[in-house]
Amino acid sequence: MSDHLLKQHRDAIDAIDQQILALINQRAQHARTIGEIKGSGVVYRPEREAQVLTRIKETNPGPLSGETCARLFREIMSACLALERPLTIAFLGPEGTFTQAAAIKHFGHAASTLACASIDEAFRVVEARGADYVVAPVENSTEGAVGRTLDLMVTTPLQICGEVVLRIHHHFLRQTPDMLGIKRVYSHAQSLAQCHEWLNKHLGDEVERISVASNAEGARLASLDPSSAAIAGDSAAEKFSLNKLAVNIEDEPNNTTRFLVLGYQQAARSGKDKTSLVISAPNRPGALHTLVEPLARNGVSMSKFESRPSRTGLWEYVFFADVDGFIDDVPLQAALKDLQDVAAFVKVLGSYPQAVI
Ligand SMILES: O=C(O)C(=O)C[C@]1(C(=O)O)C=C[C@@H](O)C=C1
Repeated sequence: MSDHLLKQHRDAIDAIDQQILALINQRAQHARTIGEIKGSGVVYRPEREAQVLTRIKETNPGPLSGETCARLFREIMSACLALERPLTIAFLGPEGTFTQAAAIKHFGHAASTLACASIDEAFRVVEARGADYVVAPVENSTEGAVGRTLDLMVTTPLQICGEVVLRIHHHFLRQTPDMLGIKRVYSHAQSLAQCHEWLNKHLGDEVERISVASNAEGARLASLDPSSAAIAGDSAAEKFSLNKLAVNIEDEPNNTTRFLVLGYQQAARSGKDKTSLVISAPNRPGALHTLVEPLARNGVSMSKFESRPSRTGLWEYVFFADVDGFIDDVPLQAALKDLQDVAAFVKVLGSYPQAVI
């Protein structure tokens, strides 16, 4: 390529960058003014963010993909929101967990993340207003529900105001760049389970599989000991400077985890919303049918139904349902009214925009 042609394109890029810079700052100025209008009210508006990202994806002319553009705008909005008021997001630590990656995917890099020792602790911090929102894993496509998050949602005063769906890629990590002399492999129990076929194929029986509190903790332990390895994701690999001896070792190629965002906030309608409920019925034959029937009769479609032993002892089981639509939709209101007549307990956990990116 001629130097002349290269320079022409670079000059064009320089000029465009200056325009982008000016426009981003104009946008930020509007966000700052919106922040002043909101005053001391909540600044984070999940429904508006979902609408912005959806519009970007739908109107993107390319050649960049819609997903890529949405991620760029995710960061622009994150920076604009931080001008209004910076947010703090509690998550199950330590640094480098998939939950932290989900928090950053949802709120962008301008939000601060606060590592907590347990999911309980992350909820508690937000309940006590020590952080603005909590991001907690709720289900994995391979391993199923995260029981602790479900249990906490029954009693928390927080509401679900968003969801994040994250593709989970596990890597086999080690201090040394080879597979020799491995005595143990550390990871979270769910990650060990999600990679068990790969582990069976590539490691002998003598290699101990040790479950620890998080993948990031496993990576930290492996970084301290040359005879250990870990299974964890990209951010933990980077944080603890480990070699990736094998990448994407999860047995299920579409391994995804869904996370919920909770805070003292009811999201407004975005146009593409979900509502989560927890319901319970007295323990008698046909009880389950009693709970599902009002939803079906009122034409409310359900995307998830999950049972969980009740921890209060009042009922045998509680059921978690995700349904399409926003809380004040007429069919959903009718279904809830009917449910209240037959269920022993109904709690609306929140209406929130469906994940966009
Ligand atoms: O529209 C708003 O309410 C804004 O504060 C602006 C903005 C944005 O940057 O577009 C920023 C933060 C909100 O969460 C939603 C959108």
